[in-house]
Amino acid sequence: MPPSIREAPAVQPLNEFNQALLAQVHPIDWVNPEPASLYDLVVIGAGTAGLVVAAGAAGLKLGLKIALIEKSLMGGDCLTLGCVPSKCVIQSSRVAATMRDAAPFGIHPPASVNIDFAAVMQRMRRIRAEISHHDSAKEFSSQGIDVFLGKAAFLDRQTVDVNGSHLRFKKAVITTGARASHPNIPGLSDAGFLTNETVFSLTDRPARLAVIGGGPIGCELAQAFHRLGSDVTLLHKNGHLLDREDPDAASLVQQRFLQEGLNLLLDCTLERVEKTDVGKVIHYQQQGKANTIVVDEILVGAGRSPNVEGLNLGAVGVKYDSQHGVEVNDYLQTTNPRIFAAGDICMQWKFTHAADAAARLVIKNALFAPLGLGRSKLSSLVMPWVTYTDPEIAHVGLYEAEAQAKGLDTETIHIPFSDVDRALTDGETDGFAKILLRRGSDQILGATIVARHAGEFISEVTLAMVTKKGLKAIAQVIHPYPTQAEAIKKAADAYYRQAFLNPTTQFLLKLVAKFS
Ligand SMILES: Cc1cc2nc3c(=O)[nH]c(=O)nc-3n(C[C@H](O)[C@H](O)[C@H](O)COP(=O)(O)OP(=O)(O)OC[C@H]3O[C@@H](n4cnc5c(N)ncnc54)[C@H](O)[C@@H]3O)c2cc1C
Ligand SMILES: NC(=O)c1ccc[n+]([C@@H]2O[C@H](COP(=O)([O-])OP(=O)(O)OC[C@H]3O[C@@H](n4cnc5c(N)ncnc54)[C@H](O)[C@@H]3O)[C@@H](O)[C@H]2O)c1
Repeated sequence: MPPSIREAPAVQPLNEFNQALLAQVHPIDWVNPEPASLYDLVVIGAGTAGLVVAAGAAGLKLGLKIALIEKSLMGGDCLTLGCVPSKCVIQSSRVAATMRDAAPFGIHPPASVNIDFAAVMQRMRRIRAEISHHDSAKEFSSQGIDVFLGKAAFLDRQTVDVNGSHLRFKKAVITTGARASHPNIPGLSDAGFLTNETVFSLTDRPARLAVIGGGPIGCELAQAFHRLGSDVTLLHKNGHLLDREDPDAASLVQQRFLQEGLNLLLDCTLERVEKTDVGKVIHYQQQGKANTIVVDEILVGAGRSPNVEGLNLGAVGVKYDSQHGVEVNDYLQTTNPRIFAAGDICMQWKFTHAADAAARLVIKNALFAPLGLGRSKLSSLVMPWVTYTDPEIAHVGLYEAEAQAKGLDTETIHIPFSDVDRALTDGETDGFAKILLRRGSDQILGATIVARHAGEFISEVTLAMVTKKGLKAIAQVIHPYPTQAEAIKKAADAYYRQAFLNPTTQFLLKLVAKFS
């Protein structure tokens, strides 16, 4: 197939690392296979969800015929435009911040920390290229999967078209993901703006950067760019950042942003943008007052739009809308029972691990549930997530407000990191572990951890929830001293003391001790 009829790869500059990446995930000399006469499964979109469906089904070695179609870069957002590049840039920014904030540790940093932005981005491109072999076209092909590079669309209820090749299927899976929503702000398109699709192609640091949107993308990247030396203004339409998170957690991160000198414009409405000789001028309203800021670049992180266009979903009876994506039931089945969906195209949980977990359900529900027997539900998953600001916010299960709205009687155990020895030795006391329990029991309903590496220890709580163990079980687990994960153990100990040490048990213990 001539490369010209594939979607243009989004990565720039075309240096050695990006060429190495493309050679893996969009090889220019790739020749699509001759389609099989009938596929058990045709998977549209080779991001996390699509890769996991295809590899999982092929890995069973049952001789299933599987086709995987990708219009752009295999690996999807996570590898090239999302998790991997953002976490690389965030890590460089943490190093810069650690150097700048070294004085309290007795280490005196130089008068100015010299940040080589181009080298930061080059490191990211190198690591991204190093990781890319996991998602490569050759690798998936070697697993017996027919890999097609090209844009897919349904032709009819049995057939998918990829640039003229017709793939007949028994079952199909839509895993086409989502892209950055473009806010409808007059002048923004003409002035030009970055999204996650273009920001990782920068080679020069924007001196003045406006970030639109105070969700995970906006917050992670605003802090990172600020630490890397951009003068960042974060514009958010609501009253505080990360407004879907636990309010105490979000407020702690917001305080840190203010301490670090990020310019936060909250409760603000963007009116228009114009490009002038001095930069891009953003006109906004805040508390009824009109104001402007002038910046060199604008980064938009204002939510996601599902990739539903051009798939011809109407022709195959798959309901969708352009805001929420493909409609699925709890078994990830679309309104056409032979077509399933997974990942950002259909789910509220827009995370790589959520796409992965949903893909595993699709394999089971689409291929191994005759007459619908033995299917698994998306709603049965316990889904954690982490926002990689510094400190990080890690969460699993219910928030306090959600539990209240469900009418549950709850109590919260709160351990500040100022009580955790390792957080003190590390100088990382800004944070807490909050565990939400059903009142009168040790059943964990949810947890939020705010800490520099909160994401590294939320899984202990998730494990307890998945295996239906309560805080009592965690109280029995010996946690090495000193670790920050001891915060969880301290929460368990606090529960134990509160639940078991009452005047009666104390009296009985005293008695037992007397005769021991
Ligand atoms: C900046 C950023 C940072 C992120 N950080 C994290 C993080 O730290 N942790 C985390 O868990 N999540 C993170 N995410 C979210 C994560 O990237 C997504 O949830 C995940 O990639 C979703 O996977 P998916 O397979 O559903 O979709 P995608 O990764 O979007 O893959 C869909 C694929 O389908 C292809 N496609 C679309 N239409 C067609 C078509 N018609 N024919 C053929 N192919 C098609 C696309 O080209 C794409 O490759 C981040 C996202 C962004 C933007
Ligand atoms: N660490 C992670 O797991 C991670 C990191 C990044 C992204 N993601 C995923 O990607 C998805 C998208 O992230 P996101 O941050 O773009 O979306 P989001 O919807 O979570 O947050 C965007 C925020 O921008 C605000 N906003 C929208 N339009 C605005 C405007 N015109 N002016 C000012 N503010 C505006 C919204 O009110 C919202 O709070 C998330 O759902 C998340 O699941 C995950």
